[in-house]
Amino acid sequence: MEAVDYLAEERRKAEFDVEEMKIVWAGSRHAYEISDRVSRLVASDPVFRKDNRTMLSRKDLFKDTLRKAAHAWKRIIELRLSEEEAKTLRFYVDQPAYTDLHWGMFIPAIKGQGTEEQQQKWLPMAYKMQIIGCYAQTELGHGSNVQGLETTAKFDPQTDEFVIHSPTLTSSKWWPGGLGKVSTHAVVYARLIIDGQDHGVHGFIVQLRSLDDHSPLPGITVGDVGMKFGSGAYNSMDNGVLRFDHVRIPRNQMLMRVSQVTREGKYMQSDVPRQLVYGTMVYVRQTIVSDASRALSRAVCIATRYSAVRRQFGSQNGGPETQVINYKTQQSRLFPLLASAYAFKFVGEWLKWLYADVTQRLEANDFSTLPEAHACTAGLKSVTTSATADAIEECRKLCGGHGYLSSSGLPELFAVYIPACTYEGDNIVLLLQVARFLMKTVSQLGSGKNPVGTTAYMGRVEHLTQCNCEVQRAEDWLKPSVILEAFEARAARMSVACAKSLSKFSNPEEGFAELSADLVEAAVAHCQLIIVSKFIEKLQQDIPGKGVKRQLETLCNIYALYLLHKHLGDFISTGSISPKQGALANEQLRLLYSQVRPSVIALVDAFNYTDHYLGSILGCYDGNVYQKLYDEAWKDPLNETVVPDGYHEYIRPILKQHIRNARL
Ligand SMILES: CCCCCCCCCC/C=C\CCCCC/C=C/C(=O)SCCNC(=O)CCNC(=O)[C@H](O)C(C)(C)COP(=O)(O)OP(=O)(O)OC[C@H]1O[C@@H](n2cnc3c(N)ncnc32)[C@H](O)[C@@H]1OP(=O)(O)O
Ligand SMILES: Cc1cc2nc3c(=O)[nH]c(=O)nc-3n(C[C@H](O)[C@H](O)[C@H](O)COP(=O)(O)OP(=O)(O)OC[C@H]3O[C@@H](n4cnc5c(N)ncnc54)[C@H](O)[C@@H]3O)c2cc1C
Repeated sequence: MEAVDYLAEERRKAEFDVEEMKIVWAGSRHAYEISDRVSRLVASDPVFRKDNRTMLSRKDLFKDTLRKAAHAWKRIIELRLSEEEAKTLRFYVDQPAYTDLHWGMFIPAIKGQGTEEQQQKWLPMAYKMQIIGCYAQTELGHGSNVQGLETTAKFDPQTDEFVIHSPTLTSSKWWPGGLGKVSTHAVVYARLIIDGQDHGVHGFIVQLRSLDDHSPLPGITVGDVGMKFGSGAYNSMDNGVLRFDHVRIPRNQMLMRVSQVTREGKYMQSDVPRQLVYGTMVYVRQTIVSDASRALSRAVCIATRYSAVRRQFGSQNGGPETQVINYKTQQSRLFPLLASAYAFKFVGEWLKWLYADVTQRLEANDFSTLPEAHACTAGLKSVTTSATADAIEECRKLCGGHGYLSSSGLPELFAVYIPACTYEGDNIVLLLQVARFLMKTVSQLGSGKNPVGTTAYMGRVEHLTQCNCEVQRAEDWLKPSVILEAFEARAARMSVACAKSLSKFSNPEEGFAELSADLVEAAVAHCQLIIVSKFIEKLQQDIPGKGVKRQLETLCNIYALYLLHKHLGDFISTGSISPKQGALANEQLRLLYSQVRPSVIALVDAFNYTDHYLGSILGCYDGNVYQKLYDEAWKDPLNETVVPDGYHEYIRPILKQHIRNARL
């Protein structure tokens, strides 16, 4: 059999309706149709070509990005694309650009923190891209500690203006995407100072560049922070540095939904909690969870297809060697990642719902669910991005040597993805926020206030800290109620143990710092419980299509039992399960790998990714890996000449010297 036939053969083995699974993956038939149409549109447009991206110099890459962003905008207008279609187009163009920050943070910041009047003034210009904005919060000296930002906005009652200033080197804005070379405006986070009194960090709309010739306005120093990790990758983005030298803006450019400054210089706070100043981050963290499932599914698609094509060892009587996907070690590394991609997809859908719900409530001045929305977005952003970053690297290793080639698509995907563990909040810092939320929840148990939402299980803490797992045989691990209870017991016991240890400290903040590593583990356990429970909830829905639900059940079980196996120490040390039950879970996991094996190629086909989007020879749909690798090698600039440039200067003299020495 030729390499090109391997995937066709695999596709014949699928035990479910792939077309129906595509709809489940996309979220709805409507979303599927948009995704399918827009992905083809992008793939067939030569401007969106990206196969040469890692070879470009920084300047050329940046210009290519500007060209793509302008072309995308032109197509959005010409084709009158809806917001959903435009976002899908951005996704398939697959090149980080200033537009991400304009649409993804600048506009949401004005929508979330601006008054009606401010929204009416700024949003129409932003929607038409007559102004381009970024989100300038982080500084050279402070990122995680937002309250530690140093940029100042002093109110000048004489002129009814704020004076924006960078008082120190460390107060220079540093990192904002789109700032370096493109943005005309920014939402700048600065300390509000009125009459010498510091009112903390607030957002201000500041114009940075002239709308006529793009030069920086007086008092503004702005540029790019320089090359980042990897070739291609996030270097298409102009992450910037910015300093202010007493730049004046009108008073009405402070975002005033949360608090206001009057003409007389009086500081007033609305009823809305001050944490709404952080609202844009909550919004973006929510989108990052869905992005994790996309990046992960892309890496998994590449590694799965290649693992079915690649053969090593095991030839019998001159027959074909074994497909590496049939090695149990390959399966135990790859299939949990496939299951994780589906798990993150469904928890991302749920988080989107949660975010829509909290937004609606905020509009009606109901702030009760904000702490949970913050904890869920922070925790799930952290857990899914860390897992995805690790998984992309694992997929590279699963592809052996060829995974290290740029043309596998995996090195660039890794390089572009890993900052997600840092931006929008360092993952550890965010998990500590979840831990604070959990400790608060535990401390309120028994006060008559029943925990709700994702912490509702804590309401059964007495049962969960005492219950015994009922598993006696491997197949008992297939019961959703058994899985859920084990995850709930682990999470509840870890949180309660932390709370007990904390209570021994006279100074709670000192205790929190001392126990922070354990607290992070408790937060991870809680977040993993959310992901598992949302997968199980998804399976309670009516899911049409032959065999579709069954495959998803298998994937859900794989995901849960893989986590259980990986964190066996937690489950056993908390007494949530016994060592014997841990061994039975592993036995069941092996059976599940065999069960899902015939369908794995179809399960990655269900992502419906074009070859253009995948950008990987190893992951191409037809599986013609070897021919394409061979052809691609000859396209490398080094192969433009047979004898390399530099031969006469640097190789020949050494060879000659060697010959001379040999003669001596
Ligand atoms: C052309 C076609 C169209 C194209 C369309 C394109 C669309 C593309 C879409 C793409 C979208 C985005 C692209 C992503 C690119 C990423 C770019 C990256 C951007 C950034 O990184 S921006 C900077 C992000 N920075 C951070 O995340 C900083 C992290 N730090 C913090 O968030 C906080 O400082 C903190 C939470 C760590 C601590 O804050 P602090 O004030 O000290 O608070 P505490 O004292 O700990 O807590 C006080 C109480 O407040 C609660 N809290 C904290 N944060 C929040 C929050 N966000 N919401 C609600 N509540 C919050 C906290 O829990 C405490 O509560 P308590 O008092 O205990 O009850
Ligand atoms: C590619 C990229 C794009 C970005 N885009 C933007 C943007 O558009 N706009 C913007 O404003 N910012 C942006 N940022 C900045 C980003 O949000 C910050 O880098 C991020 O929030 C982390 O903050 P930091 O750099 O201060 O890390 P630090 O907080 O300095 O982290 C360093 C280390 O200290 C640890 N640490 C810090 N605090 C604690 C603590 N309390 N307890 C335990 N450990 C701790 C962290 O875990 C980490 O290991 C971007 C960053 C990157 C990399």
